[in-house]
Amino acid sequence: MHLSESIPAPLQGDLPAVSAYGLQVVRGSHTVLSGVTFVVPRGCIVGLLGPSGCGKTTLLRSVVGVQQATSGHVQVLGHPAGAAQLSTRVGYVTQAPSVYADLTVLENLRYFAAALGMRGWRREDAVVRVVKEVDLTGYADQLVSRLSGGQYSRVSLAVALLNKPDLLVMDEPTVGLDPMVRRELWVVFQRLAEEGTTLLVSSHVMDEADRCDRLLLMRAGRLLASAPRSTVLERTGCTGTEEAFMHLVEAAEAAEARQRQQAAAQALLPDLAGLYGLHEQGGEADAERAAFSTADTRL
Ligand SMILES: Nc1ncnc2c1ncn2[C@@H]1O[C@H](COP(=O)(O)OP(=O)(O)OP(=O)(O)O)[C@@H](O)[C@H]1O
Repeated sequence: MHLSESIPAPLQGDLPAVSAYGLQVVRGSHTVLSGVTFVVPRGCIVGLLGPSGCGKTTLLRSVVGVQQATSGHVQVLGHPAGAAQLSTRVGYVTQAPSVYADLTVLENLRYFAAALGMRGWRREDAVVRVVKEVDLTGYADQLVSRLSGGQYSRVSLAVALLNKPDLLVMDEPTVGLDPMVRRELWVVFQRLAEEGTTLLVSSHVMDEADRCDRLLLMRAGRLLASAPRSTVLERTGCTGTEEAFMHLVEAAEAAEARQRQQAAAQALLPDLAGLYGLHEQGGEADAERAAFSTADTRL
């Protein structure tokens, strides 16, 4: 069972924030993503949820353009993922801390703003704006090493907001934070979405899905669902996202078991055909094999 809405043809001027088609990523000998297809409409919060190791980071890296796809493609705001035109339009908050603990909040922000090419009043305006956006005004002169986990996360978020990105991609931004702090961060995310930013947020905490407009539910490198949260609940007949996820996992496992059984049954046919000397190539042999198979079933 896979819940996926039909992908609408993008209207002129109404391009989705992200559209991925048939994305496959192989790292080493491991197929990390397979057949991943989805659309993220503009201005919504999309939760990418799934267990640890299912491929969330790899998917986000593909959207940001730092992970090369083996096949398929990802378009972001109308451009191929990673295109130069997107460098100021996509913000990425990685899982690993990306700010300097021995600098203050303001020093960090000024440093990253300068690295983005901002100078003078433009840089100061951006720094003041993002400090307000992440509710860190009272902590601007604090060393980052003295901040709490939630405040630390907000500094990383503030860096990603310096360019006023249209799309903000966040990799487990609330991991390791207590429920109260997580709730406060989600207030910031919701405010950003209300102001028009599209948010793609990964998490393995299912209750965070309740705060998202749309869900990408992932398991073992494949999407189980790509739809509005309400549709996921409605189509699975579940009342909560965790229950819906489990329902989809069970349906996927049942489908895989059926496929394995069919494949095992198919694999038997050539052996039986060999046994009866029915290995000739071509339509006649195939027809005979089919007849044999039918006869065998009747027995
Ligand atoms: N460089 C690599 N070479 C081979 N396999 C890799 C590489 N990097 C990651 N993987 C594998 O790809 C799979 C998906 O990793 P990924 O980090 O995308 O998962 P995740 O869902 O983000 O996990 P987590 O929630 O723990 O961060 C994992 O099984 C991981 O071991």
